[in-house]
Amino acid sequence: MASISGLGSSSSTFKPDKFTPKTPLSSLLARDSISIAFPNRSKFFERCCDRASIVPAQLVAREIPANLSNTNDGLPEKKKKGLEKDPRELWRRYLDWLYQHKELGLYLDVSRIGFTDEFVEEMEPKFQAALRAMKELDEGSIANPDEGRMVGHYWLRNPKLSPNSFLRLQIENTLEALCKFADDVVSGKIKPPTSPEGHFTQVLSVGIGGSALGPQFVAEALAPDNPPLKIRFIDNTDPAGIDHQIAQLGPELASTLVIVISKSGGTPETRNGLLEVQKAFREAGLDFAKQGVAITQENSLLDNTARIEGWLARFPMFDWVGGRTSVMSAVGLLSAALQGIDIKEILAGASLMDEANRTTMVRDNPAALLALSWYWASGGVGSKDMVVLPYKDSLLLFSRYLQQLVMESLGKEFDLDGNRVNQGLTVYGNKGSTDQHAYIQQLREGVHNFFVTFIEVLRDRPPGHDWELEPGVTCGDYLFGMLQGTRSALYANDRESITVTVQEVTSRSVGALIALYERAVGIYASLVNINAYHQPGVEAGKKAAGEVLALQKRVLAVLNEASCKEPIEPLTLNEVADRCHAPEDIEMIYKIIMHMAANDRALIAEGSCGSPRSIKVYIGECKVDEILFLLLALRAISISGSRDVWKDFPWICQQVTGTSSWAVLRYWSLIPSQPNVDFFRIIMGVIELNRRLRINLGIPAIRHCYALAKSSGRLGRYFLKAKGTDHHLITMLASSGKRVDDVMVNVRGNWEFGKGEDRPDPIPRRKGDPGNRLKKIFLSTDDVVLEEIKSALRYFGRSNVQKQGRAAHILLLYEPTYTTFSVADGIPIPSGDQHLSALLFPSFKSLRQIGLEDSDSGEDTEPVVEVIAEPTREVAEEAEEVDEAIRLAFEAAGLNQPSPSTSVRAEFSSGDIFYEFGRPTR
Ligand SMILES: O=P(O)(O)OC[C@H]1O[C@](O)(CO)[C@@H](O)[C@@H]1O
Repeated sequence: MASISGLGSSSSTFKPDKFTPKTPLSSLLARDSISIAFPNRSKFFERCCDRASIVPAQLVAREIPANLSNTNDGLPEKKKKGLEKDPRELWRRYLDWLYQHKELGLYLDVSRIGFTDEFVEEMEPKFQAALRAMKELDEGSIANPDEGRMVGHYWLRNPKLSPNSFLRLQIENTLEALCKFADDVVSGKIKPPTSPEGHFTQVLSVGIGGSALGPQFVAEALAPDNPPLKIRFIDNTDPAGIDHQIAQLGPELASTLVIVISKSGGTPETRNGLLEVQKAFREAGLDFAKQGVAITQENSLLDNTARIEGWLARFPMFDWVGGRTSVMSAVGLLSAALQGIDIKEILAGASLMDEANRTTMVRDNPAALLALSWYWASGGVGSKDMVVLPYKDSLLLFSRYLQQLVMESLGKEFDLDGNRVNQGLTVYGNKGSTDQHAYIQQLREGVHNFFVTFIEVLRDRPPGHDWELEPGVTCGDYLFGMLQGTRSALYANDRESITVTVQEVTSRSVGALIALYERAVGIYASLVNINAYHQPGVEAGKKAAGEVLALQKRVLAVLNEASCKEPIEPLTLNEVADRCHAPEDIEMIYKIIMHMAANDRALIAEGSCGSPRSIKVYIGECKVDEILFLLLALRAISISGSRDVWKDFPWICQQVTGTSSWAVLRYWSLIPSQPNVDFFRIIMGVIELNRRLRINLGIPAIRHCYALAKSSGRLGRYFLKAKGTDHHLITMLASSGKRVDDVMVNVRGNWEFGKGEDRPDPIPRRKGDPGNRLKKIFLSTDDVVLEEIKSALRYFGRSNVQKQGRAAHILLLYEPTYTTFSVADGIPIPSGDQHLSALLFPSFKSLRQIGLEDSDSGEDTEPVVEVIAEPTREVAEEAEEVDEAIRLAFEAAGLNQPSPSTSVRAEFSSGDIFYEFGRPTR
């Protein structure tokens, strides 16, 4: 057994080279000095096999349910033989197929996968094609055709392989910059802002999927017991989970570096995590920007936010690195470096493994061997699941990491030729030996729908720390015994397995493991002819989630309207569904209502939850004043553009929306250029849309129709008065020195004209309806909609208010929703998922269903007022700043059109706006 003991070291006395596949095993055995007497069946084998399991594999196969049996696994019947059980032959097979990477000290044993020589031979051409495809990918081909992208995660660990020097420099410079940043943080050169003497002590990493799993795995596997900075993760939009992480940080929030990771920069869960963390910072009186780090694609929403808000640092994610293979970019490396993990060793391990995976001899190529095993075990159609069992606590998250890497890459509906193939490979697992007390029972004896991957770590403890807890046996020996025992016992019962063995869990071996599986996934994807680098299915789920939220807004609008009647009109679920024009969505509406009712959302559901038909719902709180307040706040922003107001604005919106986020109509980006009637037209249009369509676009809880009218006096005054209260507001329209028409907001519904001394005389009676201009019937394709948005944007920046109004109205049709903004230095920054189409399509269904008729010719319609103001120098300077903010907001939204300009902005002060309310106090 001398050769076996040598397995534990990289300078192994075991010489697998001798057993290369090129040499016939029989002749090797004949001349090799190893001479071990094999009984026909080893004692150990006997022990593992109960009587039932000794039956030939063919018989076992008959017991497998038809849909899981080998006859369904995509392999022709002739290729199947039972698993080798003769110990001598098995040993030969082991030696024959064992792969060793000497420098890495990594072994791959696929002998317990039952592929035959004929199978390997038949697969050879496919493998050669797959390996060629991988070579082309390495050289910069568009390996992700759907997205027209290169796939370059392999260049990250060997930048010299990048297809051009620009990419090489990008990689090298980023690595250098992140190393320097991490060094400066760890050494205390970069300090937490509130503690000039102190150090950052914690990292809070916000991200999801590939923007979380890699950093999590690396931290769990490699972080020292006392890292320079400890790490926590927010990887979901679960409020309780987020609260828990923030609570655990406690006062250490002040010394927490928050790393926000999102390749796209617009993933909702990550956006929510960021907003929640920013709120915690505000509440603690901390300045988030000074502790925030963004890792994202250049010019993404997150990138622009971080840039404009002046976050502490920003690192790029590259277009050609996918989320699930991004762990060796700044995504995984920055947090690793901050924890004191040797990131250069991770890269070195991966690079060495990549090199091995480039060989065109399948037997010598570990990734190809894995792909071969997967193909055989799952029939090339995913008929068996991959159970990953690392026998080492620190590798616990490897199975979770692989789950995304493998399933998001291989789980595809169509192949590259457009055939429906529904490919995939299911991955699950936890860790051994813990799982022996959970699900190994089923693996051994139950449904045979899996193969296992054991991850074995030879070194139990650092040298000099081990001890024998019973004579001749250490704790680690037990772990070893459990692994080997399980492997044998499963095999004896015809359960196939792969074993990957590493010496120790080190940066190098972790890098190698990741690289091994990344490449195996790529090769396997080529074998089954699918694109491993896109994820169209996930997008569908995201879109569906957006539709649920859009439906929730409509439900709220309907309930709000009914609940503001006197007396309140509680609605049954059927009534809510009918009024939402969504009878087919009644179950979803029920769930929405139950969720809101359970969360103190002012929504009261009477009846029994278990009996949905009995439920009647209403909203217990009206928000009339808030709407009014919002209108005024928005107007204040639009016409003053003053820094003070920017600062107040989030606060105001927070009050208005009743949510913790800062909300404002997206049209805000138009508003500074439309300080007058058109601004109100926008607001009115939104309200009108809500009223007509019974949806809730933009301003939560709107339930009244406001109409816009104008008077012809010299001074314009706005009158708004809530029925049953004495409040009424008067604001002034700026006098431009030229012609200023009186403008008035005429309020219908529960509102009436203000009466009293301040009322201008005469109050116009004619009412314009901003909704009249909404005459588009929605068309059916996304492209058409986006074209319309573009054409609307062409009207921006025109000094002719009417044209701006036209733009506003076109946009109203397509993007009638609000977004979140944060404010830095008086500049509002969009901080949500702002992509036009993402915002648009949740509402699309309902708008299209209903359509909007042309009511342009309505007699009541007033022509738009034209206000041309000559800006003072001060205003002009301010206007430039605001213009820049708007331009950036547009850029962030991915709109390359000219942004609106402030050139026609009139002067106005926020003091005027809050004439009656007084300034809000925080
Ligand atoms: O890094 P992002 O763009 O926030 O995406 C996070 C994750 O979401 C996905 O796109 C799937 O939804 C993953 O591929 C990705 O890892």
